[in-house]
Formats: sequence, C-alpha cells, structure tokens
Amino acid sequence: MAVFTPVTLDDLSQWITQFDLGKALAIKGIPSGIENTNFFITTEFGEYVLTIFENLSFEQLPFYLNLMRHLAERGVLVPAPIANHKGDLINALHGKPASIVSKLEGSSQMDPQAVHCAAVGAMLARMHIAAENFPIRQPNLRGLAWRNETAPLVMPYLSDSNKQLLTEEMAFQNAFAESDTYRQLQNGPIHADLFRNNVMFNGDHLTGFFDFYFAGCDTWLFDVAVTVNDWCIDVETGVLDLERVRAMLDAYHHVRPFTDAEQAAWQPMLRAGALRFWLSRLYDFHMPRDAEMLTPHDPGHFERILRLRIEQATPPLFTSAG
Ligand SMILES: Nc1ncnc2c1ncn2[C@@H]1O[C@H](COP(=O)(O)OP(=O)(O)O)[C@@H](O)[C@H]1O
Ligand SMILES: N[C@@H](CCOP(=O)(O)O)C(=O)O
Repeated sequence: MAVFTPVTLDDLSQWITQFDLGKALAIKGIPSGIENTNFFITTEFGEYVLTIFENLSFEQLPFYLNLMRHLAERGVLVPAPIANHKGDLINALHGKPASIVSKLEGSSQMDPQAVHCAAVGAMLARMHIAAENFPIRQPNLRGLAWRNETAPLVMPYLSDSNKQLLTEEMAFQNAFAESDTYRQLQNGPIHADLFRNNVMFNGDHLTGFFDFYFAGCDTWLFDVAVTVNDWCIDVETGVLDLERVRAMLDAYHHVRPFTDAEQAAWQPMLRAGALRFWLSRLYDFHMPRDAEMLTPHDPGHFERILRLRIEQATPPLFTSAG
C-alpha cells in the first residue's frame, strides 16, 4: 500500500543501466514503509533495495547516503549505498530522488530479549565511534528547535493535564539544554530512530541497522535513550525491563564507556527521547500530511512513557563495577 511511486520492470531495466549491477530481473514493492517508496529488486548481481524518496530533497539526502557509506566502509552493519558509473549515490527516478542500497538479511525482532538488546547496544556504540569523523554536519531535524516549533501547534488538541505535561516538559528540556551537564555530552551523527522495526536480525545475530532518514547530529546519549525507550520496555505499559536495559547499556558501555556527565544526564535524556516521539506522533495524529499516513502511531504510548520517566527512578547508565 505504501508504494506511492510505481516503478515497472521496464522502468527499472532502463534506469539500472547507469549502475554496474547487470540486468534487472525482478522488482517487488515493499508494503510496510510510511515515508518512502521501497522495492526489493533483483539483478544479475544479487538483491538490493531501491528507495524513492517522497519527502526528502536532493539537498538533504547526501548526509544520509554518505553517512551509510561511511559506516559500511568502517564495518558497521548498515545497508551500503551503490554508486552509479559517475559515482553518484542519488539519481532521479520518475522525477524524484532515488537510491539503491544493499539488502540486509533477516527480519525485525519485534519481541526482543536481552541477547538482542546487547547486540543493538554494542553496534550502536560502534556506530557512534565510526561516525565521529564523518565530515558532513546536518542537525537532528527533530531536535530541540523542532520541538519548540511543534509544541504550540499540537497544544490546542490536548487535554488540560497533557497541556500541563507538555508545557512543563518543554520548560524542563529547554533548561536542561542550557546546563553545564548537557554541554559536556559527546555528540556526532546519530540514527535517532533506532526502533525495533529499523534493525534486522537473523535469529539472534544482528545483520544491520537501517532507515537512517531521521539521522542527524545530536548527543550520542539521545540515541541511546531513544533506543532504550523502544527496545527495553514492556510495550503495553512502557515500563522499563531491567534485564534488557542492563544488557543494552552494559554492551554499549563495554565498547564506548559512558561518561559521568552522561550518567547525570540519563534521566533527562530518557525524557527527551519520549518527548520527541510523543510530539511527532501528536503532530501526525492531529495534522496528518495526507492519505500517506494510513494508521498514525498512537501518541498515548509515548505520553505514558514520558510520565513514567518523570515519575520513576531510572536504572543507572553504568555502575562502577560494570
Ligand atoms: N536495506 C534493507 N534491507 C532489507 N530490507 C529493507 C532494507 N530497507 C528497507 N527494508 C524493508 O523495507 C521496509 C520499509 O523500510 P523503511 O526504511 O522502514 O521505510 P519507511 O522509512 O518508509 O518507513 C522495512 O520494514 C524492511 O522490511
Ligand atoms: N519510529 C517512529 C516513526 C518513524 O517511522 P519509521 O517506520 O520510519 O521508523 C515512531 O514510532 O513514532
């Protein structure tokens, strides 16, 4: 259903001649995406994913595609973009920007256990380190500036208690962003949307992170918070599952030790991660772009998570023994 721009095998056969991938043999639309049009394609050389970008522009895309290439070249498991004969990663198809990337094996693990969380934590730390010297800087487009612009837009739709929650949390996060602790946090390119549906596993073996189209430069700890808030919770309640939290954080810490400033910032950052997705879900729910957003994600899920992260004690980022 989410094939917004149809592509036939004939279209692909012409277009693919600019790549060193042999003849196109098959093309199959992927129904699950909500942002872009994705296809599995088969050529004489193997299987790939073709993405037509429905919302991102030719100017914004180099950051994402070059970041994926940078990471893939450094052994981080991500789809590797394929360049055409001229070396271009982004090429027009039916007038829209499009790219081919390698296909990851496996499927998403929607019922993760500690072993999966540990694998994600370790790969996330490797990704942060590998991306540190990536030369292109593009901010997190869902960062604090976006949150300050978006909060007033959704405010009229909220109940009194949610208005209060949003107002107080925005004040808290704006103050936190001005703090010395915040200034000490390490930052660089982050995935920023590393949910269960954006990671592939073959059994217990992680085969890759994908869907980098919310990536941007922000604190590494924000990426960890977003990831923990999705992978290490009971989905019904949003309550953190301590075994999975420890597995993910300890695995990350083993590869890239957390700092004392990050420890101090951990609870505010879990709140920031919840706030970011509460806001985007509220926005999509009350102001749907068009028929593309078939079933908007439930904002109530992240409202619950935000309230819990405010009210409940947070497990430490690391222990001195860890
Ligand atoms: N590189 C890839 N390898 C394997 N499958 C992929 C790859 N990229 C996308 N997919 C498949 O396509 C689906 C939709 O991709 P996604 O990037 O999440 O789309 P959207 O950003 O539009 O939501 C994924 O759930 C996954 O099954
Ligand atoms: N992870 C976000 C929505 C982004 O969708 P994706 O399929 O592109 O990852 C959320 O759950 O709100």
